[in-house]
Amino acid sequence: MSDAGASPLIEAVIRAKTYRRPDGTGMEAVCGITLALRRGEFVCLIGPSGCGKTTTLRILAGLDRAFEGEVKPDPATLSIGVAFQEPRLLPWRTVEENIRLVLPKARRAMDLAPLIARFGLSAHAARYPGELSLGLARRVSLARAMALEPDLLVLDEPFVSLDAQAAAELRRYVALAADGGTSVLMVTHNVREALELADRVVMLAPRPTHVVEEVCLALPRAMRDGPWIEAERAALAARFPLLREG
Ligand SMILES: Nc1ncnc2c1ncn2[C@@H]1O[C@H](COP(=O)(O)OP(=O)(O)OP(=O)(O)O)[C@@H](O)[C@H]1O
Repeated sequence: MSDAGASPLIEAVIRAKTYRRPDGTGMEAVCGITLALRRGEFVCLIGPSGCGKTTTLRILAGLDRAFEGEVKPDPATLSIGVAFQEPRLLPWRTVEENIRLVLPKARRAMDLAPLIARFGLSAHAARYPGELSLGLARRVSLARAMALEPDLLVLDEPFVSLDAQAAAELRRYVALAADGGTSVLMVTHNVREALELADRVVMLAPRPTHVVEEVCLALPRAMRDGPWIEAERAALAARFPLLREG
């Protein structure tokens, strides 16, 4: 659960982020985001397609430093696990080897069986990425990020392109990671999945993006059912017409 009142794990002020187009002109992606994550908090960034969600996430994770503003503390001083849409597994390494490779040297020889079992991967540990479905590969990518015992887990559209069953399964594992106390920052354009998982959703405007509103979801994750999610979604859609298709 979130640790209200405590100092944030990480906070970012992004005054501006401008990409350079091939013709040399600037394209402003972000024009004013202030975002703080508390320890143990699950925050979802929701916004329309192309608004600047991934850009914001990459800045918070310390993967992009070319912006106006600051992130405190420096992301390099935190342990941050990242799982991208594309699982980015080494095809010539087994599932277990892919997970082991990200560990710092001192922990490289640790027994990974408990982690692999926790993420339902025991039967797949010796398989190669090419033998896995996209849902399983994303789960390996999530387990790999969690192997770092991160302060912050960063997820970019983890459920996109999965069928409903695979997406629901992966959502359970993301909830499992969050229930263990890891802070999570997840980007999505899917309002329902944000409402199923997050303690707080941050609504973003179309590009160049800024924060439109933050919505706290007090009901514990385990108590959220279909009707509750649908009622919250309808209420949000009424206030944010751009999200209606989500
Ligand atoms: N490296 C880059 N160079 C130039 N433009 C970029 C770059 N990365 C992103 N953009 C542009 O910046 C804008 C914001 O991109 P970003 O990926 O952050 O949006 P998003 O909200 O995550 O998009 P989506 O909903 O499609 O995942 C988009 O118009 C995108 O085309």
